[in-house]
Amino acid sequence: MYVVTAEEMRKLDRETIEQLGIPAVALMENAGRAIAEEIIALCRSRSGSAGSPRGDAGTAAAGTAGIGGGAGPAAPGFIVSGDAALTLGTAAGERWFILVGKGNNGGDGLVAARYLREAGIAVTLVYAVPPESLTGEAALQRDAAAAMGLPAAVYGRDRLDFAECSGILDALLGTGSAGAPRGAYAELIAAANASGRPVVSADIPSGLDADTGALHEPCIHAAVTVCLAFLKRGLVQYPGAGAAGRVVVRSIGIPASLAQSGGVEACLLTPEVLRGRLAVDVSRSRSPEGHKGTYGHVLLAAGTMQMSGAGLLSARAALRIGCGLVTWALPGKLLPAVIGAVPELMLTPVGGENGDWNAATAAEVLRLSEGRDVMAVGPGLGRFEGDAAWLRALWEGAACPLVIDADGLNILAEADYANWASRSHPVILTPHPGEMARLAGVSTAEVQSDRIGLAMAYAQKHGITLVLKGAHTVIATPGGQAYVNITGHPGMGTGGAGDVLTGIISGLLAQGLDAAQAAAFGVYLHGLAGERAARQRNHPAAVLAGDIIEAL
Ligand SMILES: NC(=O)C1=CN([C@@H]2O[C@H](COP(=O)(O)OP(=O)(O)OC[C@H]3O[C@@H](n4cnc5c(N)ncnc54)[C@H](OP(=O)(O)O)[C@@H]3O)[C@@H](O)[C@H]2O)[C@@H](O)CC1
Ligand SMILES: Nc1ncnc2c1ncn2[C@@H]1O[C@H](COP(=O)(O)OP(=O)(O)O)[C@@H](O)[C@H]1O
Ligand SMILES: [K+]
Repeated sequence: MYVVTAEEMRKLDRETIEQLGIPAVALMENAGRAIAEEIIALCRSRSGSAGSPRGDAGTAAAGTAGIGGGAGPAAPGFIVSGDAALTLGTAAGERWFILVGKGNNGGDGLVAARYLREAGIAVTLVYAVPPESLTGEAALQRDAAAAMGLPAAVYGRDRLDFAECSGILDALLGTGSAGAPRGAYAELIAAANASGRPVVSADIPSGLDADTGALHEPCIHAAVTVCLAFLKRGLVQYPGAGAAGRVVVRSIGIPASLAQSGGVEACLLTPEVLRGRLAVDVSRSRSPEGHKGTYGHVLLAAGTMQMSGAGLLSARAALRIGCGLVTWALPGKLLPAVIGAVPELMLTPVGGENGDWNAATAAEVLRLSEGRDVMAVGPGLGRFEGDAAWLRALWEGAACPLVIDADGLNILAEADYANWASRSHPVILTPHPGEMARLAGVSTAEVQSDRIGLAMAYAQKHGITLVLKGAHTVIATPGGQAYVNITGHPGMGTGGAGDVLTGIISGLLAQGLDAAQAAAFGVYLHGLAGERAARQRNHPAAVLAGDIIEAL
């Protein structure tokens, strides 16, 4: 499922209209109709009317069966199907306010209003601006609605009482909006939010930045967002994802092949994307003849006395995800404390019997990495004298993929690593937003204000695969692709959960996945395991990092 910017969406609209010859008004008709269907489904679900309604067709079929009367299955008789999705099938007394903006988003709302009216829902159009100021397709829809006799009010001119409606369609501002909603738009948004009525947003909640997910003041808080054609970036990034409610993406006739050929590079990380675009064997099949050598060997450079658990968590996660062997290179003085903690793990002390991390241990780690399939650096590592030279030696010397996390990232953030020798094997960086801020030299708030944009730019600039962690983790590749993960939950914000992810990604790399595959599939599985662990523990808050490993 593609995730687009407003600019990309405009380009796809244009190409559909100009290259395929599909008129803009047809796209708007599809959009409005899709929105109406979702509102009707919402009305139906809250009125408790079961199943899909049967229009004339249902009556005809039932009637026929009744006439047959006798024993045995009734003859099919005369069957006609109706437009079930556009039929309310209940006399629920629904009355919806349709908030109409000046642009095409408003046009979508006007189309939806026609279909709602046909379904038996009372609608009142509420124009944010004088209807005369609408232009193009939106003006055409205004005239159609007027010709159908749909009641209309103009904000600021006519009396409006939101207590009189049972729901609100927000068709004020879409991908053409810029900055905070002004004037009547702002007042209508505030009134809709305060009404206590469910709000369905057309395309995006009005007041949301479609690209970044930032919420302007005010911004609609929707129960449902009917996103048109392709997911907008702002709907998958927080806080926008929180304001959008349930997001339904509806086709309006713009072919996905246009997005593919038109260079849309961001996707939601779904099983289909994993299997298709990323070509991951999600079944994780193993050869019947496989042995521990088949599934790769991870070398982990991690841990200090204070944070020995980080190394144990990463190592155990790598083993649990299915790699053949894990060797943990750890400070000599830590060895006695962790012997036996994970019996499946091989331990190799560096820096001498009572030693600690120092610049010279890089040579030992590099020797250990010979013949290994992956090197993972950073969990619980701490900082030490000469750590920049230490990491540089590993970066320049390790002849295998390199995963860098935690203090490894903090070392990198202070180093000028763009000047280090370029590597022939991939690098995966796994920062949380604070670490990302240090890497990029910006504030954490800036990182969070456009996670997809920043991750894509950073990964391309530095030629690395980036895993920007946190709610809806973003995986960005050096080639410019991005994947937004939606597995997981806030209960995974618990010490060590990131160390587990490092182990999972490293373990997948060891089994032969490439950097993008291992990063994306690893993040996806980590989230799924977190969800399973929450179910097993009966509450997300009860999940510990170790539970995520056990739920893999
Ligand atoms: N073929 C297509 O293109 C299709 C498009 N589709 C639909 O169109 C939507 C995009 O439509 P759009 O480009 O007309 O912009 P849209 O968001 O409706 O409004 C922009 C207007 O609002 C105003 N305005 C802007 N910012 C403002 C602010 N902060 N506060 C107050 N006012 C503000 C601004 O007016 P101005 O200030 O410039 O006078 C401008 O005129 C898209 O989301 C989807 O729903 C679908 O139907 C499928 C086919
Ligand atoms: N709200 C959330 N939704 C989904 N995943 C989350 C959420 N909060 C945290 N996580 C995940 O939990 C992990 C926490 O990692 P990190 O902050 O590095 O922890 P630590 O350093 O303690 O190991 C990351 O994979 C992150 O994406
Ligand atoms: K909207």
